[in-house]
Amino acid sequence: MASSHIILPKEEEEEGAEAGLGVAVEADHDSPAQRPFQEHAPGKAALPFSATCVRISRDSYPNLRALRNASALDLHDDDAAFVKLEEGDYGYVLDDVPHLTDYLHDLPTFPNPLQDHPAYSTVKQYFVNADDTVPEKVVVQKNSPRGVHFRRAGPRQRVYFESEEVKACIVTCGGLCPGLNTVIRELVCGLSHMYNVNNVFGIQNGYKGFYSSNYLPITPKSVNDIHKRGGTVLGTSRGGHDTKKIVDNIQDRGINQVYIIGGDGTQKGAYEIYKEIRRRGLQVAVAGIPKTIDNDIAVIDKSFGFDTAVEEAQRAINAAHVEASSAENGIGLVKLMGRYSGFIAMYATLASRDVDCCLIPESPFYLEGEGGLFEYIDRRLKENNHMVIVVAEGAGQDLIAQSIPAADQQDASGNKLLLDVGLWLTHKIKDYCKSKKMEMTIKYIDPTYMIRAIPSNASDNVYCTLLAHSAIHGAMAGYSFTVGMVNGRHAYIPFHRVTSTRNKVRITDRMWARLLSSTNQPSFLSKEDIDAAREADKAANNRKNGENVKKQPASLLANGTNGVEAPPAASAPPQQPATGAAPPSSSPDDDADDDARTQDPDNNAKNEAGAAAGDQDQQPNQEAEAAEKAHGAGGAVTQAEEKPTPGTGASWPATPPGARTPPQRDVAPALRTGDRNARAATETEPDVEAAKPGPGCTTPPPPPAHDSEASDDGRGSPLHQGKPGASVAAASRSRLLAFRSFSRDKKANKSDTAEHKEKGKERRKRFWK
Ligand SMILES: Nc1ncnc2c1ncn2[C@@H]1O[C@H](COP(=O)(O)OP(=O)(O)OP(=O)(O)O)[C@@H](O)[C@H]1O
Ligand SMILES: O=P(O)(O)OC[C@H]1O[C@](O)(CO)[C@@H](O)[C@@H]1O
Repeated sequence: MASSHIILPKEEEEEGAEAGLGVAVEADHDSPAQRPFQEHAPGKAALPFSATCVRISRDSYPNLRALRNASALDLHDDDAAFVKLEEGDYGYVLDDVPHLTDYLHDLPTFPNPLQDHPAYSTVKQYFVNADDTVPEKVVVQKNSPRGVHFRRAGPRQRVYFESEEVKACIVTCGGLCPGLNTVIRELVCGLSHMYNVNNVFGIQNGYKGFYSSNYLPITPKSVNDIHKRGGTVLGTSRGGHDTKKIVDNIQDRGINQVYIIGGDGTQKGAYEIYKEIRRRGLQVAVAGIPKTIDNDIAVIDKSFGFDTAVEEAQRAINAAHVEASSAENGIGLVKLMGRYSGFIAMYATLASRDVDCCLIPESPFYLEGEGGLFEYIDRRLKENNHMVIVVAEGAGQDLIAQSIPAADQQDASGNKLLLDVGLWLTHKIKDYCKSKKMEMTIKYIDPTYMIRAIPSNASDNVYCTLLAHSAIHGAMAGYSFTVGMVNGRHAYIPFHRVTSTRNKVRITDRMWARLLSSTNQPSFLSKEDIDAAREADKAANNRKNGENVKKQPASLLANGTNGVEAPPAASAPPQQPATGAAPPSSSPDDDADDDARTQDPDNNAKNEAGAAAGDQDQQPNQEAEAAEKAHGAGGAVTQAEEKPTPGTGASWPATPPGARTPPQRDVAPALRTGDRNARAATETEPDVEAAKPGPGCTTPPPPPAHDSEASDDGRGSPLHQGKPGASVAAASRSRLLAFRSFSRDKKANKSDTAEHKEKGKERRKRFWK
């Protein structure tokens, strides 16, 4: 059943109300429990879907009108299906992608605290609730001791603060990031132009500016041009967060809206301020606008400035490529930002196509031996005469620490200071080539601060504007929150949600698999990883099988399909690339034990935001989330994983004899290049039909184990040699699968203990409440 729809109104319905309007959003994402058209047109038959319905006036969309007319007049059934146009009681419906709720029927919804706010009337779900409003919101309090006038906020109350009573301030903290000035500008202009608020102050140089500097009055005029400049006109700093002093100053100066722009540290600080404000019962709204060039803030799809950073990184990569390709055995090495998360490096690599190897903190690597970086460099130089390496600043820190003993140093905020991986790697590569008597040239480029200091690009400018406006509307309505785009929708998120975890590249997800297949670099998994994975896999499968036998209803066991036993992992063959999508679980509780992410409120938060689950492919977070949801490790699964786990609510119908069998995907490119990642990526494209296992879903014989061919230094199998050939690809795949199920098993082991389960339950209860 489809659910994103465009409704073309019937002739008679179009006149009047719709006249002059291009597109009127009738209702946004919703759950099955809240069907907009049922509400709006009681008595009429309900639309047969949970819908995003957009009413479109005739004149604005002539092409759709043409479709509709064509359909109404003379389309045959087949053609009508092709254009996906249906006529219904409420007009013409253009069907497109299925909605998340078509798979997950039990998605809960939450009351919408701002449902009558004109800017947000289309959004149905929020993270924040009444607790996150400024206190006394519903109390009539005239002539209060502080001289502030409050009105009762009834159910239709849209704005909490009166324009003239608002005294807002803005602060920027942490490192620089493209877009800071745009957010400042849009906060000032938005407050003034949308709400006629003209009492706005800038706090200078971060948190400490609350108590150590004058507050600067800012006006739309004074910030008019600042978005064209990099950095922050207010100044920023690390350290200096003193909650008590900050709130004392907020209180003394009569500030009642605080806009705080900064990364995860800053948002933690904002949460402390918010808690103190609540403790003191102040009528002050605190709005966080998350900022980090590293894109490592949890829950949100993407942080502002990230796109700009990826784009600017291209210039450095390009330069590295030009230098490398103009020399004999030339190597270009580019260091990009990313303290704990390699998003910039990963996306810059994927965008560039000139990069041969990308190293990020989430994927440990090693230098020597089979499958190591040096071996890969040798090979690439032989093949191509030059290569480009991109390294995120947080990559390989453990390796550097082994060779350069350095005392742990921290910045003023307590963040660990990193050792320069770029410089270290440059020397290591030089030494290696020297020892091999190999002529080479290496050029190391560190564009990190150049990237951070530029103004935001067009798309980030728009994003900054939306974030700023979102923050203004929420604060004016009296809420305290962090703003952010979640699953493509602007959301208000409680502070603790974005600060309790950090967003990281998932190396078992499709995006990393895509990168590996794009660069063709080794995965740097060691033999120990694989051995451990095998052992864990064996244990996991034995345990699972035992449990399954206990839990399987007799009917399932009897039919021999869903109840099929999985062989232990050591001999477990990688399954044919039959699936890319797991069956949806019926309840969050059920999911949780299988998937650590669903146990984590931060990750659940995305679902809570209510999601158009469709095509979020480009979003770093979305990708990981979707893949993780679709299947723990992105789709290529072992038989053990493919079997529905009893008790999870996931039940796949057994395919009747003669029914469609899963299509065999084209794995030829992978086999040709010996690149397991190409296969993994190909196989992970979801195919709901193919996801249903049945009699047609058979298991090929297992590929031979390659451990015996492991090298002396323990660096694993022939996979590391990267030789083309089917056996290499098969072994690669086997290894990847083993590693994935190893990761999953680690999660499973975690969730095995009664205590952990209990904790999970508690957390879920709190979360769903
Ligand atoms: N746990 C915390 N509680 C209160 N304040 C904090 C906390 N962590 C950091 N801060 C404050 O937040 C500010 C910014 O923190 P930090 O330097 O870590 O940058 P950030 O916000 O994480 O941004 P970036 O992504 O650039 O590192 C500092 O003034 C710091 O004192
Ligand atoms: O040198 P600074 O200003 O402390 O900032 C460096 C850090 O800031 C960031 O740009 C953002 O956190 C990191 O990538 C980097 O490690």
